[in-house]
Amino acid sequence: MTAKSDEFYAIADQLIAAGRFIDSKGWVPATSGNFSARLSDGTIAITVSGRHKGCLQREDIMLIDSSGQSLDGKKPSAETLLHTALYQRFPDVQAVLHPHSINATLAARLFPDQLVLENYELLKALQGITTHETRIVVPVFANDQDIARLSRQVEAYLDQHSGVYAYIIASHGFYTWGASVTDTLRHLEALEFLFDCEIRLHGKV
Ligand SMILES: CSC[C@@H](O)[C@@H](O)C(=O)COP(=O)(O)O
Ligand SMILES: [Zn+2]
Repeated sequence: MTAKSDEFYAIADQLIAAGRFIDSKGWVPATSGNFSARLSDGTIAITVSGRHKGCLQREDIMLIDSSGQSLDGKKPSAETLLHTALYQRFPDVQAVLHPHSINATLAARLFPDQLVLENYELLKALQGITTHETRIVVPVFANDQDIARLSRQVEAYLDQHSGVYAYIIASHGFYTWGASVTDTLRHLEALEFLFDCEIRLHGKV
């Protein structure tokens, strides 16, 4: 067992607040979604599996090592591997958020391979983007209950592409990441808005 540090509780409180906000938007219904943040020693604070992400308490945030093994006896998110893969790949990534919003869930019905976002002012909410005259691609992967296999697909894509801020899992949700919980929450909110724009533009709603 690893004792929880002040840093752990500070990060846990950020994830709890993020969950309250994300749930207020209806983006994590019925215990869906998972959140994590990396601590300075390389361990990761992550949501315990099966908890409602809108009413998280400190005991609903647990500690894992960089490979996803529980350090406190609790059961981490069923999708832990998708988080640890991002931390292993990107040294600057400090937080990963996964909502199940309606727009992300439906997006792949309209855009089965990828969603292209360009010429939107709100793209500037994404780290490093300074003009609306930008084009980013959000890849779409088929949903899969085998998270290791899904993670390998994501890995193969990220091996070949840079400037990726998020990916969608068809009929499931999306993953986004960033340099802090605050940055990642900004990415999440901006992407959700942009998915909504694209669905309204190209869909029948
Ligand atoms: C309640 S269905 C959603 C789950 O299957 C899963 O996709 C999810 O996002 C939450 O799983 P969890 O194990 O709580 O992190
Ligand atoms: Zn999920």
